[in-house]
Amino acid sequence: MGDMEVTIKEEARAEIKIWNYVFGYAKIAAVKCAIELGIADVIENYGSPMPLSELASTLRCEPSRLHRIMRLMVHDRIFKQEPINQHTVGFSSTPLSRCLIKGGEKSKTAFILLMSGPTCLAPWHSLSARVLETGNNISPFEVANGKDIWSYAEANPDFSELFNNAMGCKARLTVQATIEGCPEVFDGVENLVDIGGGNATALSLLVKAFPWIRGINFDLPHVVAIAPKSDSIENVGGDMFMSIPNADAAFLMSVLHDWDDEECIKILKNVEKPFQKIKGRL
Ligand SMILES: C[S@@+](CC[C@H](N)C(=O)[O-])C[C@H]1O[C@@H](n2cnc3c(N)ncnc32)[C@H](O)[C@@H]1O
Repeated sequence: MGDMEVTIKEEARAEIKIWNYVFGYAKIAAVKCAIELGIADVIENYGSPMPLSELASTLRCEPSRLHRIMRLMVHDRIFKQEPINQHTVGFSSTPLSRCLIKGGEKSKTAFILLMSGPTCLAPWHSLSARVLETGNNISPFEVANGKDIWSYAEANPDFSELFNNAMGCKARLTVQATIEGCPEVFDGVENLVDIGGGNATALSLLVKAFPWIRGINFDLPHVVAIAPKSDSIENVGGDMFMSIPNADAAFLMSVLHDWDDEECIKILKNVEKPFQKIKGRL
């Protein structure tokens, strides 16, 4: 291939890519719309390819508008289009659309709604200002929303619930992999504290897989106040920078990345304190 041909191909690729940037938000907007309308739930429950007319009447949507959204999602392989008869096609589920079913095993709806909602999107709008700034350590979230994320969650219960559910989506995936990949780390552990355990999704899976464990779900008071209650898990509210409940082992998932090095050292020293007495495992 000559230099000229390479340049033409690169320019064509650049042209395609730039339009993806221009309209990149449309895909996430369609997915958000699908979650809010419950499109994946309705199609999954229908059990066979669902015609547009039925989908529109079940969702009480204007069919031509719904059709435009569905076309985008079929193009993105979120839903499949399959023949029902010679004249009609219908929409079917895929593994991807099952991630958009509310409350499903593989559901990622809470995470998508969290990240595509105005509170989490706002900081991204001032990314360039953040890059230009020097000497200001206030997080972009706080600049955009007026409070750090944990205080914001405390003051906004709906955001807090969505955040905890979003973390649950991720925890279901990663904790299952931990249970399957390294069950031996839980041998002999009678009580386990999950530091920053949110709504206790991780602990619920762990105590189910290793029923000899008693769990302590430790998080900020407003978080544990609404965490589900269970016989094998105690919810304890507190501040990990002050002290952490005693246990033979501590579980810390997706927590340290939120803090700078000095703060992480403080948390880990607080984890270490009760362990010095009982030779624990982190
Ligand atoms: C990113 S989430 C991770 C949740 C959970 N570990 C998971 O991976 O799904 C961080 C958690 O740390 C909690 N957290 C923040 N500051 C805390 C503090 N000072 N003491 C205890 N928990 C705190 C938050 O409320 C939140 O539930």
